[in-house]
Amino acid sequence: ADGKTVVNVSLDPGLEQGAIDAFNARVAQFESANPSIDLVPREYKWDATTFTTQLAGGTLPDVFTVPFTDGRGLIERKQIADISGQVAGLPYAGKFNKEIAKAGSADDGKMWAVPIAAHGQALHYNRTLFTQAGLDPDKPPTSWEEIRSAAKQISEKTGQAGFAMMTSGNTGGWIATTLAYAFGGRTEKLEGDTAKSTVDSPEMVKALQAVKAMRWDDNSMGANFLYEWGTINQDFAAGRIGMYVSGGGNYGSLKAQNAMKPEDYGVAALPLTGGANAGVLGGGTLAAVSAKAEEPVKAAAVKWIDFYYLEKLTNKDAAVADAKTTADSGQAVGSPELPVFDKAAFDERMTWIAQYVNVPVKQMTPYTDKMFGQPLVPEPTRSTQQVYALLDPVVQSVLTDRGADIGSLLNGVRTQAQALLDKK
Ligand SMILES: OC[C@H]1O[C@H](O[C@H]2O[C@H](CO)[C@@H](O)[C@H](O)[C@H]2O)[C@H](O)[C@@H](O)[C@@H]1O
Repeated sequence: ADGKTVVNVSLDPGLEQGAIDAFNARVAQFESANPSIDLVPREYKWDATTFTTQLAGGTLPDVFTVPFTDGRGLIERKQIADISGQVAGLPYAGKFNKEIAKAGSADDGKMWAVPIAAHGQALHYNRTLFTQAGLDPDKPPTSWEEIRSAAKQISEKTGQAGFAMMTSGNTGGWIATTLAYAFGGRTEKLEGDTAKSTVDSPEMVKALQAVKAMRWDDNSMGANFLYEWGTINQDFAAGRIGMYVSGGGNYGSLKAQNAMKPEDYGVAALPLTGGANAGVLGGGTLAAVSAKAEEPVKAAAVKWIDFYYLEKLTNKDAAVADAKTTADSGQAVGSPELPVFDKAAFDERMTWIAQYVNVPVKQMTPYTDKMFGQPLVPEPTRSTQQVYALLDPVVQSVLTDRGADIGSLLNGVRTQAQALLDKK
């Protein structure tokens, strides 16, 4: 268009008008600072069930996001553009948290996909349902026994699901893995170059037994057993779910996509049990550029990644511009994400944007008071999403079949998971 470099950029689907306005305002600010670039927003959200087809069909936007789990594979197979040259020129290129940087880097350390967000898993809860059930919303559960009893009380007193769980599009595996970590287990054991699947660990069994007890002994998990990330957010924001597990920074999406009422919202640290090995599963998001992108598009795409996702984390003027635009559109500023750089940069940014923070900060303290003290453990590294996919039907069986034999289901998954791990 008019000799401009056209770049398709990702816009989350199903946004509230305020969130669309905030995005469009940032696009206009970018285009005014970069008159030779024309940004074209395209609705896109990474989804395990559609991503592979979009990638193979070449239908992804020029700039798109993927979870940390997908970065290394996409780089190894050269299915995303090598933007490492442009990324190396960014002022903060060498400052990423080393562990987080690995998710988007090739074996030689060159960064092809840029970490833009990180999270630890957390327990989201509906304060209004807690109150209606006679529970104290300022004292959310701190153990799995308390989650179970709160879930039972919520479902008995309010008729809503006390505790709900994602089960489809790999999210069942993601959350099952989160619970296994919280119970002290892991789903893979790395030994040098080889990996052993431990999806059937005693801790995974215990975690799924806890879920089974809520479902079948207490009937406290509602009636929808086919949730994924977007639909569980939707039902939670609509007041149909008392508690669920997902990334700690979710409030921003809940507000932008599901018009979450701030007064309903609470988030707490995920209870850990099972001793020293228990951990909080951590993950995050990478921004990548289509392998089809020509050099000028690649250069413009990295400028957008810098402007929209990252500059605001390290540069005061950019942080303020982003926070002001977002807050002016009625969208969330200050959701508890984890740093992609270091804690000092994170804390400094919070001071820059303090006047724009509009999330219910006090209601988040059961999580924020603990989020830097909990042991954060990265997601499994080998065939991660494929193993999650294998676990989905196990979680679904636990929730739909009273007689589901957790041990034997997991044993079957271990054999298939091991075959995947052996391929690498
Ligand atoms: O589909 C399961 C996958 O989802 C994760 O990402 C999603 O949750 C994040 C935390 O709430 C959120 O920030 C992101 O936008 C969502 O797409 C996760 O990172 C994946 O590894 C996981 O398998």
